[in-house]
Amino acid sequence: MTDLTPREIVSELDRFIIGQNDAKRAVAVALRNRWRRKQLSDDIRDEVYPKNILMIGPTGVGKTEISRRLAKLARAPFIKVEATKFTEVGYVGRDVEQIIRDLVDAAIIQTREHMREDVKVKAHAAAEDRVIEAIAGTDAREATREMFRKKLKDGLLDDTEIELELADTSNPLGGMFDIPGQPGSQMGMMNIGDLFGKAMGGRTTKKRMTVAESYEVLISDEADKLLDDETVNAAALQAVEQNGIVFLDEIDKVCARQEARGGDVSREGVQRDLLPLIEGTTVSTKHGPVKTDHILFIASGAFHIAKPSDLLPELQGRLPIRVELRALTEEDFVRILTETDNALTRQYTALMGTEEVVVSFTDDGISALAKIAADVNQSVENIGARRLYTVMERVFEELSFSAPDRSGEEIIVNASFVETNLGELAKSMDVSRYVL
Ligand SMILES: Nc1ncnc2c1ncn2[C@@H]1O[C@H](COP(=O)(O)OP(=O)(O)OP(=O)(O)O)[C@@H](O)[C@H]1O
Repeated sequence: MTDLTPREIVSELDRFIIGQNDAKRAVAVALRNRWRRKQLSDDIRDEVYPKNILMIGPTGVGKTEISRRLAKLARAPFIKVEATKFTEVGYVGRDVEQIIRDLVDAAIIQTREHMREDVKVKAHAAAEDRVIEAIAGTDAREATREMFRKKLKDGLLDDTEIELELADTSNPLGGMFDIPGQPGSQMGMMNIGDLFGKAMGGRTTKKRMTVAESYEVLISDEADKLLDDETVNAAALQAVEQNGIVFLDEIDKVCARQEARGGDVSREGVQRDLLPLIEGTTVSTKHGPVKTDHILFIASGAFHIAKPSDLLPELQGRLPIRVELRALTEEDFVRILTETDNALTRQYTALMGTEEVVVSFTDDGISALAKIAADVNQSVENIGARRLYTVMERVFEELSFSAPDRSGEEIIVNASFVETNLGELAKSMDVSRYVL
């Protein structure tokens, strides 16, 4: 839970997403409303339901990214699912409650991570003791232990090899129950790991490694000891009920209008199935029942053919906040390449930096990349900012391959570099259809 104000939330989102202010404001308010709800007295708190959001906009313009970043900011359990997944052959009437079960699974992993962070200091101390024990032996005198502790802190023992006894988490069945393409959890099968977890309970395994390597391993081993499954699961269920966010993509594809004949029934069926989840119901999961009343749903779709008004009226009512996201322009691409914290230009510079190749971008290089991405989007298919990934990958293809032989070099990505590496390709629509 975060106590950031809507303005602060938007400015955090601004670090990663260019434009799309309406959508940012809507999700910021939704998050703030959760905080507001928490401040209320018990009797009124349960009456306040989240106002779910419908994001309307073409592919690749930031719908998922905004929602995912919001969840990260709020440390909220998050899951993205495609509504159409529930209409595939063989999946008609598929259990939409699985969405909540998958959300719980994601929340358990996330909660464990967060709690691990919280117990890290304790775990760190315990890990130190174990390393000293491994070096000095269990019956070492206090003075000896202190001497090693000091050496350890000074990093003098980093290369010393030790043998450690660790909890064995490997699956003794070697994945023989895995069914390709159909993870157990989705089939509602019992998790094999859980089934045999108890049997594996006390198993340990011996491993040799250096002190430096052992630290990370030991800290996570110790942290796990401090966190029992029940505590983690209870906290995760609570997080799902109070803070969970479900991102329902392609909601427009389950409207009757989308398909003239056949299919309609099952498509509308999906909407009917989804309704109770959004209205609030209790889903049973293997970790306990989950009330969905306060989970935030963000539905999204391009709505090129079907319109929001083609959704079931009840569903429309449950998605009262509508925001439109606009298609991205060449200027947006320039900003995405330069202004965001995770900009691709920064990523490629960092990656090449590991090979001692110094990459820098000039303004005309950035403009050329943005222009090509916008042109290909227009001539082939508009896939939004995703086009930047394919364009960048192609521009860097040669350098990515040869970088280890070029350490010490400086590469300036200017217009002519971009032109040399993909100018010809981008000019041919047939070719760019396949490679960009
Ligand atoms: N406005 C934006 N600013 C910065 N990056 C963006 C923006 N829009 C999209 N991106 C980047 O493009 C990629 C795809 O965006 P995203 O997943 O949000 O698409 P989407 O709108 O949810 O589309 P779809 O409905 O097809 O999933 C992401 O990696 C994201 O970082």
